[in-house]
Amino acid sequence: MDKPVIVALDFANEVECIDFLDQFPKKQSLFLKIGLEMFCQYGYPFVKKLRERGYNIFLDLKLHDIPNTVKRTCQMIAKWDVQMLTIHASGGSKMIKSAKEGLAGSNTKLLAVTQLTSLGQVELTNELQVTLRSQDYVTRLAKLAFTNGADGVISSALEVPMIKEVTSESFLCVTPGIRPKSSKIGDQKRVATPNQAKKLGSDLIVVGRPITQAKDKYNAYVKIEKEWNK
Ligand SMILES: O=C(O)c1cc(=O)[nH]c(=O)n1[C@@H]1O[C@H](COP(=O)(O)O)[C@@H](O)[C@H]1O
Repeated sequence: MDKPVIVALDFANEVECIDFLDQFPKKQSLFLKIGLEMFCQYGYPFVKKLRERGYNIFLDLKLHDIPNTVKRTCQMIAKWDVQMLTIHASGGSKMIKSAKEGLAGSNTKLLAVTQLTSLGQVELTNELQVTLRSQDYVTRLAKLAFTNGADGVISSALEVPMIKEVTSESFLCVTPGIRPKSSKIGDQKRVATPNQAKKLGSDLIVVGRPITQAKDKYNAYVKIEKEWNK
């Protein structure tokens, strides 16, 4: 079976977003990522609306707070019937465990963001003063997420083989920073094409602007989906 391409719904408002979704055939099953931009404007009613339309939802809130706050927030989100939720792995072992506890009883997969794909080695070393090599930092955070109960991580596709090696083959690697050959890289740093992501073993890819800012958005989606599943 074909693996879905998760589309990042990073739109200025709901009208633009619904207009985008209406460009797809009615029966098209879609896996959609609701991020901070849309969630801050429309909150849970928007999530509910898209679930009722039958879409799978990846709720990308990148939670990063003290364990108690994260647990209580996850307890709320557990009732929303979303497929995936993000936290930051750098919140630490207790926060990761608390998030998982908060989601208990739901089918929501917990994914921990390792190093944002918009950060390269230069930012890691000079700004965050992390002395590790980027790939070691990513695998370290992935291990932390794995040992504390997360279902998977968010990383660049470039790190997937190393992450699977230190965790498990079944530990989910969801990879944004996807750029087909002709696309603009924008603010991303650690990027891969859909085909590279496939070869590197990504479980799911997340694509935003190469689809949402394309002239023919549906066609851009179809092309990426074909390359990803080829
Ligand atoms: O958690 C994420 O989804 C995420 C993590 C990360 O490290 N990098 C990253 O780009 N993302 C998200 O993935 C999407 C990528 O969008 P494009 O760069 O437009 O394809 C955005 O919605 C980001 O918020």
